[in-house]
Amino acid sequence: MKITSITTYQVPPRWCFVKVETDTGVIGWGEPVLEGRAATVAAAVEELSDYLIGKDPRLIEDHWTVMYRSGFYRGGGIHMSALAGLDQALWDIKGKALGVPVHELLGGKLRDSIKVYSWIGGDRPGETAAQAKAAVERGFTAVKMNGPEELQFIDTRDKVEKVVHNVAEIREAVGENVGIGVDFHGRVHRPMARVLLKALEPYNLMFVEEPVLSEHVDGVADVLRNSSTPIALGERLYSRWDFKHILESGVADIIQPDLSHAGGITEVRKIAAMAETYDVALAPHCPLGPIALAACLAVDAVAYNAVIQEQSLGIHYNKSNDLLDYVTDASVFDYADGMVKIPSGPGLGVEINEEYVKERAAEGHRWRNPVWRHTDGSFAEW
Ligand SMILES: O=C(O)[C@@H](O)[C@H](O)[C@H](O)CO
Ligand SMILES: [Mg+2]
Repeated sequence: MKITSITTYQVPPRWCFVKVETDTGVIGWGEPVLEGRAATVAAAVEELSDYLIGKDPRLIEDHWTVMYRSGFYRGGGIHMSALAGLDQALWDIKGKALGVPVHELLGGKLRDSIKVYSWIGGDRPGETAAQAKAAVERGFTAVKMNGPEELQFIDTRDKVEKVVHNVAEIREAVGENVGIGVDFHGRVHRPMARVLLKALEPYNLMFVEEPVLSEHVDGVADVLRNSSTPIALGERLYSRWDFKHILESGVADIIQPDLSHAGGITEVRKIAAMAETYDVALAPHCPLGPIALAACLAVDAVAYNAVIQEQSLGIHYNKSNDLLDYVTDASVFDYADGMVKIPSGPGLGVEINEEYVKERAAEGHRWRNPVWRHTDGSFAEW
């Protein structure tokens, strides 16, 4: 079996798919993307293709190792996202060629389904309590929202009160048993992270995400460890080596590697195993498309510590396209009672609607992160 061609498709809303073809007719799909850098990742996929074309797609561990190590310069979001998408496609090919789901190849599933959460409120909190209620009515048992808007190193109490008020309203609307995740989105610096974590403690959050940027967690390690609120982070970490320090530091209760940013199934499975040895849970990050979600579910299926799955149904940036638009059979993601079933089809289990992918790729996208500013005119983290 040989890889004959590798093609990328940049599709709305802000995604990139890769199709890997073989001489046997078996095709694999992956999702190599870093939001806002889709074209750059596609270029990295093209560079890596020079090595992969002509190779046997089934030798995934060897290809991963060569693609990771042979470049001399390694790691980082662009390289690891390109590698991630290709890795997903290779697993998809192997599963399809053998007629079994990827989780079967990873040792067999240890769960049938996993809890999912719904995004509420978009990036700027508004009527989030009503949205939380609506999500619960649709069957979700957990929701996630963005926390504070732009927040300076030292900021005023009204900003804190606004977040607390918002969370209090949501808790009131959904009751004690619905999980509420609050994503600080790297917008918060050390002094205000302390203040906010303390102020939010009474609301028994499911987790606070990226309380500060991962590179700064050392500065608040004592606060994070002493807060009763679980701490989730990792969407901007790209490899085992990036996660190593976080796990050793003991600040994370839940890690959130992204199957499309952190080297794919091969790497995230290993990251999950590292986390298990620290008694740290896994909640793969996935505001992305159907292939990325399927890759997440393949790892969730076999990772004992997987606790909840992000998914992009209803996510606000996806106005121009939806998770299910690109698959031929939308029932592949079987949602019920706030859970999604682990897909059982061969490979990643999703059938991609290639004609539709081509149609939308012809249109493409130029999705970029918004640029926010503080009232003094300086840049504010989005
Ligand atoms: O947890 C999430 O899904 C968000 O932090 C997104 O990853 C971020 O807005 C970049 O797309
Ligand atoms: Mg996040």
